[in-house]
Amino acid sequence: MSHGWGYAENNGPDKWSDNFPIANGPRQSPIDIVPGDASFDGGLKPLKLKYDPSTCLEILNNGHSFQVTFVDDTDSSTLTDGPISGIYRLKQFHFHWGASDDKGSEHTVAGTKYPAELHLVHWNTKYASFGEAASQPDGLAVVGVFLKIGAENANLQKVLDVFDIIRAKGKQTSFANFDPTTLLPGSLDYWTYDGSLTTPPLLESVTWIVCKEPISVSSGQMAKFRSLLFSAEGEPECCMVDNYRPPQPLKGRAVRASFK
Ligand SMILES: COc1ccc(C)cc1NC(=O)Nc1ccc2c(c1)[B-](O)(O)OC2
Ligand SMILES: [Zn+2]
Repeated sequence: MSHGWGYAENNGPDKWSDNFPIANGPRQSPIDIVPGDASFDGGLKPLKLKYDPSTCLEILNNGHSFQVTFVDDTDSSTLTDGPISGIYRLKQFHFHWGASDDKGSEHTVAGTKYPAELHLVHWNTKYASFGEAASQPDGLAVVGVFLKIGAENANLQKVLDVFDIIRAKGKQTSFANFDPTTLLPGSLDYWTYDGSLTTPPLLESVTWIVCKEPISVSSGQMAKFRSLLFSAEGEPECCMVDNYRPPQPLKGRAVRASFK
């Protein structure tokens, strides 16, 4: 019985290519973003994010991260403009983080790791569903936001406050009326490049949109992230930490900047 993928020595990122050969593909994520190598593209539009808090549905621990899921059967919560064309619907957001404040983000900036990274996942409505979109080269658009140690983030705290209910893998609870806009930085300047999911099945279907400006998180709040478990109830407890994939080869891809 092959064990599921994870982030441990025996099932972590270095082993994923055993079951997901695309792990060595031409457009894998995350990457190290080198600002000096990114080319300013004046044709890139500002991001247009329109989120309706009433589409927020639930929060769950899926054993790899926790995710907040949204109702995506209408265009109530969407991403348009930016580097994409058409309408992409918000499906979920989740985070990646480290065992300590010196690591945790998936993308890095000139080698700098942030303690965590937020991913807001959207799918192209030219396809019938998230699942179909996820297998298409222009199927997904993910907005990445870095978290930097600083002041306590009151908006983020609303998410952390339900962690005791979803501590173990498989636990979920309703989570209503949350506005993900409150987790965005003041500036929506971004870098963009063609990439992939950063977790199996590592599908090469993501237009990555990584915000230059981080949002704040306190050290105490980061400790709360680390109180979650990879393990299910009744299993030996395994803290959910270091659930990030390291940067992957750029393989000739261009990284564009929406700002000078
Ligand atoms: C078992 O998981 C699946 C099964 C079937 C399908 C179609 C998709 C998935 N997974 C998936 O979407 N992950 C996923 C989706 C979006 C993002 C990431 C992971 B990330 O890179 O971490 O940030 C953006
Ligand atoms: Zn992610």
